[in-house]
Amino acid sequence: MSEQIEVVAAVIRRDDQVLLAQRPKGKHLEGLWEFPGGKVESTESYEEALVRECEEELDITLENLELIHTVRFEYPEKTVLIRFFMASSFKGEPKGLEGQALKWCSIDDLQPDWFPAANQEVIQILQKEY
Ligand SMILES: Nc1nc2c([nH]c(=O)n2[C@H]2C[C@H](O)[C@@H](COP(=O)(O)OP(=O)(O)OP(=O)(O)O)O2)c(=O)[nH]1
Ligand SMILES: [Mg+2]
Repeated sequence: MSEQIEVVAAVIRRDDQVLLAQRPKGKHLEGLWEFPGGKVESTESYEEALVRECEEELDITLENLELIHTVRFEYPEKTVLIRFFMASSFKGEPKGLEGQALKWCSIDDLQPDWFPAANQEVIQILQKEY
């Protein structure tokens, strides 16, 4: 069995839109759109990891994090355990600091096939409940 990686991802909200980032070339799941985030380091809480990742990747500081969904998914390459948090406010203006494309999209317009397989449940939850 492959190792399980702990991941945190942020559904960053501004009015009725959420922020998506495109996974860079050469990375796992390249070209697909994701909720920004990354791997949790052993010394930090989930919230701390997510704030750090969004400072590193987007140059913003998240506020008001609320856990909305957890999923475990086995990709052929690796197994991920992803915790998705709703971030209902943030400081700063998002920039793709790692060269990744960004886009704002309303929740109703999110297309499931833009996202990795592990994101399918959270997309459904967002479209039903938010
Ligand atoms: N951030 C994020 N990762 C996701 C989502 N859906 C999904 O399957 N993943 C997977 C892709 C990766 O295998 C893993 C997250 O790792 P990552 O590549 O973002 O990690 P990281 O930012 O720490 O980057 P690195 O150190 O590997 O360069 O979770 C999602 O919505 N957001
Ligand atoms: Mg990342």
